[in-house]
Amino acid sequence: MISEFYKMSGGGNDFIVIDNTDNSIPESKASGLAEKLCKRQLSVGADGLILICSSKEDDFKWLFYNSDGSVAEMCGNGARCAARFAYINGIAGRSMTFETLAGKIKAEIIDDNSVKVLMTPPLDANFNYSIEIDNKWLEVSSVNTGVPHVIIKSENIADEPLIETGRKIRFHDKYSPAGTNVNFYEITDDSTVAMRTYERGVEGETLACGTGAVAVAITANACENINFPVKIKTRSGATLTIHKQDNNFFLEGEARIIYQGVLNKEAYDYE
Ligand SMILES: N[C@H](CCC[C@H](N)C(=O)O)C(=O)O
Repeated sequence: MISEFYKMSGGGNDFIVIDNTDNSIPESKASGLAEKLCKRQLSVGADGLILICSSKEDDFKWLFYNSDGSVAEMCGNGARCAARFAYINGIAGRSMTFETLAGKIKAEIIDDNSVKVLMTPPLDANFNYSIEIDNKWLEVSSVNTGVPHVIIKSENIADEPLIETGRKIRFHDKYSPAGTNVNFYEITDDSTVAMRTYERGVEGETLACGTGAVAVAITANACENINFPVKIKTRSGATLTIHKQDNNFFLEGEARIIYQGVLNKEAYDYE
């Protein structure tokens, strides 16, 4: 069914990227394929699968799947990787637009180390409210930056029980049925924060989250006067930069090609 793929990393969030402009992977098979290929140890392993498909209106359309096979409307780190993939494979020029379920995304190849993405307008921002977790009240904020995010300020993100608390918020009634991603952030200085993310659809911690970084930057600016451009230190130690121009938010950062590979049938044909 398929053979060649790229393994890419956007700040530690890793993806399998496949040129599907020939439609060799039917959309009906994509979710199951994502689940199989993203399994670490049993297959290639990744946080998500990105299929680059042809588009009548834009340079391309993408289909994005989390590692559990669920579809996500948008992925900031994945968008940078998709843009770099499209550019080096002649599918798009240095400036491009592509279709996602969250809307049209503009991306620009800055240089070999950096891609800049114009994010979709943030929606449903709600700052400093409380939710009940295990009979205790927790102060949170939330905003949709292409996908839903809850954001929590922490004095020390390393000490946060991210998986335990993240999972409870991800499945909290307030955010059902779609659920949400959960981010903890810690202020480093007046324009730098460090963050950790529990990601919906990965159902665990990822080493970076692009839409989460934008959600954290918007919240830290609104609630803590953190200045744009906001520098975000990811769990992997990479830096993502969030720019604000008028009411537009841009996510800038690396989109690394780890390796190119050829899939053996056993990469997805296993129990
Ligand atoms: N797991 C997310 C989608 C990917 C977001 C993240 N990887 C990013 O870089 O924005 C969700 O289902 O909402």
